[in-house]
Amino acid sequence: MKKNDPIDVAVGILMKDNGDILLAERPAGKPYEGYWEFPGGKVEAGETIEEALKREFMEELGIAIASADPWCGVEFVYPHAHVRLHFYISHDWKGVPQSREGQKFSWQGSIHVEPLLPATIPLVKWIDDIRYPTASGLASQLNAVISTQC
Ligand SMILES: Nc1nc2c([nH]c(=O)n2[C@@H]2O[C@H](COP(=O)(O)OP(=O)(O)OP(=O)(O)O)[C@@H](O)[C@H]2O)c(=O)[nH]1
Repeated sequence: MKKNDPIDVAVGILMKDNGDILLAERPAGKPYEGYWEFPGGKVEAGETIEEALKREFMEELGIAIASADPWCGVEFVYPHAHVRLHFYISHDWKGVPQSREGQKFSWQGSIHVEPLLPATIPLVKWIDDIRYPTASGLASQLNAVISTQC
């Protein structure tokens, strides 16, 4: 892999029947510590994105994802990394989130945690269009998002 190649990241949005979704605060020691994100992590060599998603949820939260559907892809360049985020939505998992890395979690209807990771901000608006279809419609995207696919 070349230095500036994007890093693939598997990201999961757990959605309850009432529409609440799970966010996590990035733990101390990671870039953007204290920012809120959807749980997930980097895809390792030889793994599919879905395998990475399941591994990260088990490692970080003790959650077993039974099934998840691919949703949006977002590519974003941070000072520390060029990432390609693969967002999945899951309605089907086992377990209750445990803080295995000292991180905080929050189930949210309307999102009241902040700050959010910059690349994740537009996703919150897009997921509201799914959760609350009468809400404000498709949101504008950040200029810094260089490509998206939903
Ligand atoms: N999990 C997650 N990562 C995100 C989101 N949005 C976003 O920009 N990212 C970026 O994706 C990358 C994920 O890397 P990470 O460091 O959390 O992954 P990891 O758990 O494998 O970390 P590790 O290298 O310490 O094992 C970070 O650069 C992070 O800034 C999001 O909503 N969820």
